[in-house]
Amino acid sequence: MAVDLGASRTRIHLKNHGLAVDEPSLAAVDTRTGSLVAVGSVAARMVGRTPDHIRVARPIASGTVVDAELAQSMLRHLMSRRLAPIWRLPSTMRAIVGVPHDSGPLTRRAATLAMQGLGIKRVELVDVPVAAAVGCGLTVDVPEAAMVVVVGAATSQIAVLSLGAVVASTIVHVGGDAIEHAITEHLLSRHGVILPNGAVRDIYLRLSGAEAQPMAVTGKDVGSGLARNVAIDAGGVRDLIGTPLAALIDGITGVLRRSPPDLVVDLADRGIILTGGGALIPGLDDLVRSATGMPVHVADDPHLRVVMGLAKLAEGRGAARTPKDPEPSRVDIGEQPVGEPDEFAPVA
Ligand SMILES: Nc1ncnc2c1ncn2[C@@H]1O[C@H](COP(=O)(O)OP(=O)(O)OP(=O)(O)O)[C@@H](O)[C@H]1O
Repeated sequence: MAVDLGASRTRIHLKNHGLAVDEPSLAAVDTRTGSLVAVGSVAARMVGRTPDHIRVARPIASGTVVDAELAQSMLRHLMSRRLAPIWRLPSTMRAIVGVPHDSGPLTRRAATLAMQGLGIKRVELVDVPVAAAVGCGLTVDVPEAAMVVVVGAATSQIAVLSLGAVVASTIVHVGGDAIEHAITEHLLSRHGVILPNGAVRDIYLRLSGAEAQPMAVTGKDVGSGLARNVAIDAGGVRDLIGTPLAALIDGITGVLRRSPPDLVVDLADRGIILTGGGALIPGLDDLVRSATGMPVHVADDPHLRVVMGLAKLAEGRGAARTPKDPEPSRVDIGEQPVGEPDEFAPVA
């Protein structure tokens, strides 16, 4: 089992089954009873539409499990919803989970415990940039540079790799969410309109092509409280996202500055790969190209590269080493007993 626990989405790939789960990392909880009401896409539809006693929470932030109990319940329900026929995991099931490159022992333990809660005995942790590079088909276990920028929802992980390990890296707290926030703020301050949840994603999807026409978006007028249309165009969106993306560009140039000259010369030829859902932010590849002067490639289906890389590693089709671990990064939970998954009530 390969698991990408993202702030925005949770993705699980099962050997012989393919991508089994690709759902928002959300759990709706009834605050009066503490019970889980919904998870994943069902919980996402509730955002902004809940009564006071229902809270939609994100148990994962910046690739880190921040609420282990809720994360376990969410994973259990996502798995049961999508995998009912094979839910009783074999006791030999192994999970390989992506964690941020700089993660400390608490983050690593939390990811491990979330898997243990599903009844999985053996959990291996792999740095997200390494998984992304493997998922992009890069040959990472050779003495040549590869550079990946994994643009997630809350964070972006930037790394130069060689010999299967991270040589220089950083994490910046800018991702797709910061871009959505910039657009939302602009529409509020300039046009006095509050957008409904999810509307920003539609805006940049529809404005991403070079030929994109201006579009009308519908939000709530803060003055009248009524629905109102405002027009927005691609040029306006590109101008708005320049500021939050500056931190990402600084992160990329900083990592290049700290990389050895031989690797930087390799990269001038091999280029930089953008992955993660945020790699699709309109104009991001051009910005990186002009800031670095290097070739920049956006991976195909960039949001899936990490989980697909983890899946390849799980099947032994890649190498994942960190400078700290001469062996592939691994946390083995050892001899703790593996129980059957708990029984649970179905959710919405
Ligand atoms: N077509 C698109 N255009 C622009 N941005 C997109 C597009 N599709 C997804 N995104 C952005 O990608 C982000 C989600 O990417 P991804 O699924 O890789 O994140 P994640 O792994 O859940 O997050 P994190 O790495 O921060 O834990 C969202 O913020 C979303 O706005």
